[in-house]
Amino acid sequence: MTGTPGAAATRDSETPQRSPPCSPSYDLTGKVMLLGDSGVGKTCFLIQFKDGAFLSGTFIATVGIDFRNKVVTVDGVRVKLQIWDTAGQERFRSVTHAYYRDAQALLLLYDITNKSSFDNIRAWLTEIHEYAQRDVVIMLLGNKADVSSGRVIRSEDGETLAREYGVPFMETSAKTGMNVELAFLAIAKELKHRAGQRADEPSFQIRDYVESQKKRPSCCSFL
Ligand SMILES: Nc1nc2c(ncn2[C@@H]2O[C@H](COP(=O)(O)OP(=O)(O)OP(=O)(O)O)[C@@H](O)[C@H]2O)c(=O)[nH]1
Repeated sequence: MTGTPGAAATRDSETPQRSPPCSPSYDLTGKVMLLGDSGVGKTCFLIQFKDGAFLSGTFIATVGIDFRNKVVTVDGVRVKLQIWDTAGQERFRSVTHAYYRDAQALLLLYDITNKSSFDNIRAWLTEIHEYAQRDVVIMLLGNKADVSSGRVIRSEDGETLAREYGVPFMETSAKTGMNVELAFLAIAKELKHRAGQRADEPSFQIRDYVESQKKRPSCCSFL
């Protein structure tokens, strides 16, 4: 984490060259938050990314907020992502609002089998605009895309909403891992780009990148 509220992702360029034992094993850091209604799969999404595992069984709602770190390498740059898993329940909202301000990226999840979690995305975006930095990176994710029967939100509906707000979109599955790593890699690439782009590098457009890389559910992206 950058540690400075409101700061952009930072490159650790100040680290003295002559103290290798203390040099960090990453080049820049960024704070990412997982947001969305309770039960959409935020904790499972984080665990799938961090450990490559899926927690099935009894649903235990997150209380308050928790975080995990993971370093990913994009284009030879090591990006330490500090990922904050927030509680989706309404009663924890005032706690999580306090963490929005120094986040560089927000992954906003809904559950493709739960209409109200999709309908609430607009309210989440209103909160984000109220509490987060103006240039925060936002990505909309329709989770549980592995579920073939019980889908109530079409992929096209997610795409339309994302287009309206000008944010990248993909469907994901914390269960199978579909597009989980891609979501974080796209964020890491964007943060790397913002931290300092070399003059010889082509500009990076996160929406184009996501569109070119994302996998679609192997079965039914229809109702
Ligand atoms: N089929 C399927 N089930 C999932 C997926 N992701 C999460 N689940 C299930 O959905 C339930 C809720 O998952 P959580 O990750 O705890 O949800 P959450 O968004 O963290 O919930 P809060 O902590 O209350 O905000 C659990 O029973 C999970 O096993 C997924 O991609 N596919």
